[in-house]
Amino acid sequence: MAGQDNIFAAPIEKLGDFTFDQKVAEVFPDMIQRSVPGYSNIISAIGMLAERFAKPHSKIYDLGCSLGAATLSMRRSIQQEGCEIIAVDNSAAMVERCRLHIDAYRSDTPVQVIEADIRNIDIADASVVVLNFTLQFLVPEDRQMLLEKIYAGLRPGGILILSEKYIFDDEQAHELLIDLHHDFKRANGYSELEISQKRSAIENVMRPDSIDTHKKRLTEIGFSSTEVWFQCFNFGSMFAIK
Ligand SMILES: Nc1ncnc2c1ncn2[C@@H]1O[C@H](C[S@+](CC[C@H]([NH3+])C(=O)[O-])CC(=O)[O-])[C@@H](O)[C@H]1O
Ligand SMILES: O=C(O)C(=O)Cc1ccccc1
Repeated sequence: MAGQDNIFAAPIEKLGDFTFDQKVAEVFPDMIQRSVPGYSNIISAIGMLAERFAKPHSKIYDLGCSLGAATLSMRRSIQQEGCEIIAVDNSAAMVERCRLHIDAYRSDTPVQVIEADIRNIDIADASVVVLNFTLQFLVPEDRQMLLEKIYAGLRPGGILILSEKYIFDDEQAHELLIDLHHDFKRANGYSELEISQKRSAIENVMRPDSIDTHKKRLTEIGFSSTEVWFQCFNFGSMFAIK
């Protein structure tokens, strides 16, 4: 059963790097909902965008799918026939639970859940690609290459949906948006200790870019229309159309 996230509630003596292990997978819906401002809105809007952009007999990719929230939202919304959703995550615990979530509902759109590193999979004939809070976990050097592979695998007119935590060049703005995010977490029941231990645990594994860095990289790769369609504090989502 999915539970409440209290992973960082007690003091942890040797705080290691954050990983997507079984303990995290078990509480993930609660953790992401209470930690990422706008998460549910983004999940719904991914469904709306997929409904518009999914083309008949094309592939739809959900990269870093965790428990498949974006996949389920897209599968519910897609009207086109012959689409296939390919959901990929390299955490065995996430993939195992993702398959249970997907199998709990039936639909005409098939879903393949693959346990793999998104840097090693083929992407081809795609009309929609989703990176919902995943790119930020790749080492910065690998981000460009993954986005190039996505661009090459998209059909013309296809869409990439890229949600991320952001950093901001203006120091005052940056600090304020981080503080507001911490207020959001406090309002959702996280203690100061939970907030600070989680912050230390993700410090080395999650290195956000600025909105400007994202836009420049996407434009340089060749995407034509790149825009932020949602932002709440230091979290947001962009689309990039080929
Ligand atoms: N190289 C990689 N290859 C495959 N998977 C990876 C890799 N690196 C990280 N992951 C996976 O990316 C996911 C990131 S969570 C995505 C939420 C989801 N999209 C959602 O819409 O609920 C975001 C967060 O927790 O902030 C985890 O499941 C990792 O195992
Ligand atoms: O919790 C945080 O502070 C975050 O930045 C978001 C997050 C959510 C889930 C896993 C890792 C990071």
